[in-house]
Amino acid sequence: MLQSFKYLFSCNLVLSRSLSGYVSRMRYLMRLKEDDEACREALKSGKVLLYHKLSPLLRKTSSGYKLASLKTSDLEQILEKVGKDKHIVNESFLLGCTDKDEPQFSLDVGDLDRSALEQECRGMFVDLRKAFFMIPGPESPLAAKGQALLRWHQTNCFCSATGQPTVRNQSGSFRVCHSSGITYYPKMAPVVIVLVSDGSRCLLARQAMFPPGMYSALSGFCDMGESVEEALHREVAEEVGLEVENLQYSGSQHWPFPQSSFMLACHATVNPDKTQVNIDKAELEDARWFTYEEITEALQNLPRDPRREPPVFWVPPSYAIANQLLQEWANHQQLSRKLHGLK
Ligand SMILES: NC(=O)c1ccc[n+]([C@@H]2O[C@H](COP(=O)([O-])OP(=O)(O)OC[C@H]3O[C@@H](n4cnc5c(N)ncnc54)[C@H](O)[C@@H]3O)[C@@H](O)[C@H]2O)c1
Ligand SMILES: [Mg+2]
Repeated sequence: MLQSFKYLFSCNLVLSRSLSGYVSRMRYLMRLKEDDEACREALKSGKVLLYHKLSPLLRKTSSGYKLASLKTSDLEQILEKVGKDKHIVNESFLLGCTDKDEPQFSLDVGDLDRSALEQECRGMFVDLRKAFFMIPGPESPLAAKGQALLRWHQTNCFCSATGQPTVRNQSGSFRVCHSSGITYYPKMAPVVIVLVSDGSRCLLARQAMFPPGMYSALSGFCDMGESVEEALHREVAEEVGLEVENLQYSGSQHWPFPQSSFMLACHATVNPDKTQVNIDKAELEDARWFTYEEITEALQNLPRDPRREPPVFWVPPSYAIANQLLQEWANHQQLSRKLHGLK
């Protein structure tokens, strides 16, 4: 009894310590967003993710590629070496804070010579879609956020009401037009994504613009005034001519493409007697039902090296929520196969 009480007590201590660490980090970030001076000060001791025309800088390590995170002081030296004023570091945007309380920022240096920078930084700038297949999963949301924030600032330099320049705050959490008084905050467009199953197979589709062989779950932007459920029913009807039922929420994620989407992911089923797809060829190049075996193989054979030929059929990387939907579906299939005595 005493033993279990001691165990519970120590668990609670660990929990309260980690909770208070999280809370103080969030409060610190909140202050940096609002207080320009504090944010400038934090940048001095922070880390910066560098982008070149929105491609993040990666470094090769003994365990594979990683997102490069440069100390502000090191970055200032690198900038001087490539002939740029070190003060452009102050144009960085606040991204977050590591669990060691180091503030993190992003900066795009697309106007500087790419190969000179790569040499000085001992890394390479990689297209973000490719980087998602190369960097460790936990680094992907940060790489995505860094790019999304940079892109939003690059495309929101003018007020849509007055045409006058907008001015950022130090952290980059908003831009303001001093002429109209309008404050602009970074935006995401809501998108539904759904993995449709007929009980034993799941439906994946590809757009002509996807890389060859890649298939993903059905997705689409929400229309103004629509609920998630309405958008989901409409998108599946429009794209493949099917009516879905049994919607089950799976999760959400920020997706940096094309201009920051907020992905809301669900599972859904169709009547196994009504699986004939009728593809909207304006939207999709192909849509097909895939078996459990095809999906598990694709999940195990994700392309890792962009220079290598991808498999004939492959699915989005582990960071993409489409991948999460496929993993969940495969796990569910595996369980029901076990229950039915199948392999
Ligand atoms: N993270 C993931 O796992 C994952 C998987 C699939 C798709 N996605 C993302 O979902 C997004 C939407 O999917 P989709 O292409 O099938 O959408 P979609 O089926 O709605 O078709 C795209 C078209 O919708 C129109 N549109 C309407 N509102 C728009 C808006 N706010 N921004 C841009 N276009 C808009 C445009 O004409 C565009 O060509 C894509 O950008 C894609 O990157 C993410
Ligand atoms: Mg679509």
